[in-house]
Amino acid sequence: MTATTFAEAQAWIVSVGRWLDGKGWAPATSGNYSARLDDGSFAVTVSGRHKGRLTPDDVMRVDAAGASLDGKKPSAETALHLALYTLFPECGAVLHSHSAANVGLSRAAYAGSYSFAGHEMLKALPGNPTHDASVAIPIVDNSQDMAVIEAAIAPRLLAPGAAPAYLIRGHGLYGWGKDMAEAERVIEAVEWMIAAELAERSFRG
Ligand SMILES: CSC[C@@H](O)[C@@H](O)C(=O)COP(=O)(O)O
Ligand SMILES: [Zn+2]
Repeated sequence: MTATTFAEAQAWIVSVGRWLDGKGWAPATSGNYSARLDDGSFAVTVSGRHKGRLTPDDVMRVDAAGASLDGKKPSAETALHLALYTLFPECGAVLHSHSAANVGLSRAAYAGSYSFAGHEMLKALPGNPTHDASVAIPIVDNSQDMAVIEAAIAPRLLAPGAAPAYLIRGHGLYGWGKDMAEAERVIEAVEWMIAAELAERSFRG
């Protein structure tokens, strides 16, 4: 875990929103981002803001139960972020992207997971030293009840060798890391492998 101050987290989150929006992975007001703070609370994006146009005021603090510490309204998906911090004490940052490609993959006819095999990009995932591997990203059904999503995904994330990412069907991708840089790398690597698999399918016809 890399603890951080609220001011540092505000700066990181504003910057990550611009980066993800620039990639086309945060359309409309989609996506949400968070970081674990050194006082045991969490920085998270305010609900409903355009993530490519965040200012530091659009990043707020919640306690470990998700209660607002500054009167602002936290992301509707705050509970999913907090579940990851609880499951993984070393987790320092969580990101959520809404790319067309990740939504398309999760809506296609894949069952409970999608496996990436043989990609050099697998080495961007923590603890993965080789392309010669197959990494399954779990897919869970969407719900407006975060407790339902959390209950479906938590046991799968605790499986040995599980990747620090999962897809919510028709919705988006969650990825996390020990700090914001690692979380960015996970999201970028998974989004890139989805795009590469799509490109491969179009070449093969
Ligand atoms: C049309 S925006 C998608 C939202 O419903 C949600 O999935 C999302 O990612 C952003 O919600 P937010 O409450 O701003 O964190
Ligand atoms: Zn979302």
